[in-house]
Amino acid sequence: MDFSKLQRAFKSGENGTQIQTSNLTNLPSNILEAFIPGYSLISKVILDTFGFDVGIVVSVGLIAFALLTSITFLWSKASRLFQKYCMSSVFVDDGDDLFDGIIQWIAEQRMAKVSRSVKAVTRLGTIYGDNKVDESDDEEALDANGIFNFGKWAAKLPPRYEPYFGSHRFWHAGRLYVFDRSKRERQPSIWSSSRGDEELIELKCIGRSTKPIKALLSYIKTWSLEKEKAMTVIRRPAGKDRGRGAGSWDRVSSRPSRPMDTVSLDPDQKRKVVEDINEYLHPSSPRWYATRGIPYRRGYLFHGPPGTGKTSLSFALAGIFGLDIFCISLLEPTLTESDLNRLFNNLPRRCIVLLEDIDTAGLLRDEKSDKKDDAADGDDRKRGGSKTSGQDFNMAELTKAIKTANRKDKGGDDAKQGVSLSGLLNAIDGVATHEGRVLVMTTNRPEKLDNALIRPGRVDMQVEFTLATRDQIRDIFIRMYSNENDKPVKKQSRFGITLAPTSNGTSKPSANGLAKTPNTNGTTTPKLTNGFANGDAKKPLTNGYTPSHSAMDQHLDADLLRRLADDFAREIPEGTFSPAEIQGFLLTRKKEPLRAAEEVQEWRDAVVEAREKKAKVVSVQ
Ligand SMILES: Nc1ncnc2c1ncn2[C@@H]1O[C@H](COP(=O)(O)OP(=O)(O)OP(=O)(O)O)[C@@H](O)[C@H]1O
Repeated sequence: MDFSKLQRAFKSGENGTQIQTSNLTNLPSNILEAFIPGYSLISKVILDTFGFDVGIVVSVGLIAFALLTSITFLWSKASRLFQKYCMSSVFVDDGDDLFDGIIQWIAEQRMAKVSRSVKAVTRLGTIYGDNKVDESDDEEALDANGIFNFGKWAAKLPPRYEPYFGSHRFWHAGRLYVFDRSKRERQPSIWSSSRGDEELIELKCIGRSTKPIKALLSYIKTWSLEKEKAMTVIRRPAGKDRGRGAGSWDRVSSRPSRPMDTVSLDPDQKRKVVEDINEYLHPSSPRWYATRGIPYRRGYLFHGPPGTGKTSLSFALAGIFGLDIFCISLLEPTLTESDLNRLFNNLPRRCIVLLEDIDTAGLLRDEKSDKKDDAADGDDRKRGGSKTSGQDFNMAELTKAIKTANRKDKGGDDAKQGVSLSGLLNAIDGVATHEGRVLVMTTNRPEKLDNALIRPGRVDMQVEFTLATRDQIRDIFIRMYSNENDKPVKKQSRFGITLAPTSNGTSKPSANGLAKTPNTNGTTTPKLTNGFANGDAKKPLTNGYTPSHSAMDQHLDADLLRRLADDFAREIPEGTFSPAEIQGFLLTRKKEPLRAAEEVQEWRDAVVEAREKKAKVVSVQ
């Protein structure tokens, strides 16, 4: 802009010669010259050629622009004041569980559907996501030879459309809301110095109370829970580079809840665990524990050989009680004791914390735990037992040496990474530790665990998992080939537990789907009866099938399937194979029960022979 010209224009305006002659739509040409260099010349040429004074148009344009700018300014000022004094808002940041729920809910609202500016999100990370594909599309994803093509299948996944950054208005229950999505720089906190962007949602409504927004949020929460009713959400510690800092949890995935009847275990054992957890989670239990001065915590140790169902049972329990699973790996090299404490403190009111393979966690031995162990060893010696063998001690020393070397590699002695036994014990039952969680620790070698870790109060119930029994083998076979499993999961049967009949002979479902009987502590315990698939498969059946077959997809009626399962189970010695091994064998004959029954002897012998030779490869798969 030519300021000297503008100055001249104003000067001429000041001495009253030109301004007096202009009206509002005809600004002095030297003012316009200041804004548009060469204006006088151009306007003169247009005037001479067409006889049209372009000054009027330009002046009107400039005035309109000025008006628009001031209206916009006033509008934004007024709306800011209106928002400040007449609107309420609630903020939700992307670290919160509600964030995803709100985005998903908003994406299904009309506003997101009709909006002309939306964000498309493709969720290929989860096969159970909210992007449902029509089942008929499954067939289309196969090529002429019946080979599945993931690219073809994935192309059918519709993206989810959600509102992008900015303000969006929507109506809900007769009220107008504003959804505001923005990004801001994350401020470094005491937990984390890393910066980065975080997303923020602001929900606003007219009025000086946040009540309607809170009601909307609880509506959205119920909506999300309802949607995920049959899903188990899995969480892991958030990476430190995520910006939210150590001690926060990330939602890794959600998967359909594992029905309890898909875990083959001694029915009594299974029932005891379910009853115990149900008793513990009962709403009146916290008060019961508090009045007796007992910390409101419950721990379980699932031990047994690999592939016997420890993790599976943990997931099935999460499914029954509608709890999220929080998995912590103590082998994570960057995990420190203070991270672990924060993770335990950041747990929700009810959840399952899963510490897998606790024996291989390679807990650091620190002075404190060494002293504790020495004392415990002393106690054991006094009692005539020997808790730690020389070999274990050497292993621990070795682990310590390796961890120390690792720490040195990562930047010095004071890196303080790794978790010691005392650090773990502090996290499990420290003063500040969160109450209400169900802690499940799994191990293949319970004898390696420190007594301090599994003492009552830390581990309240131990569940032993064994290599497959005959009932389990039969059960796994039936489950693999039963057509029942292909039907959609029924609400109650997903628990694998049938309700106990009430006095009038009917099954009365309670709020949590379990029938209750009063118990000693004044709370109520569910009375459970098992409804496992093998419940009636115990009577010996005679072989009545014709083993000649070639076709895939052999569908057998229930009676024949049971007889076949019985014969199959007879071929496998009890306590020799893990359920995972049997499942693995059956999976390679997933639609051919007759072939499985025919080939089981050959497979069994091959596995036994390979074991004798300590070979890892089995000739028959
Ligand atoms: N008791 C069981 N009932 C049904 N399925 C089982 C059982 N045990 C193992 N499986 C199957 O074997 C696989 C491995 O099971 P899982 O991970 O639960 O074993 P685990 O005992 O936790 O093993 P690890 O000690 O190696 O972690 C799963 O696919 C599961 O379905």
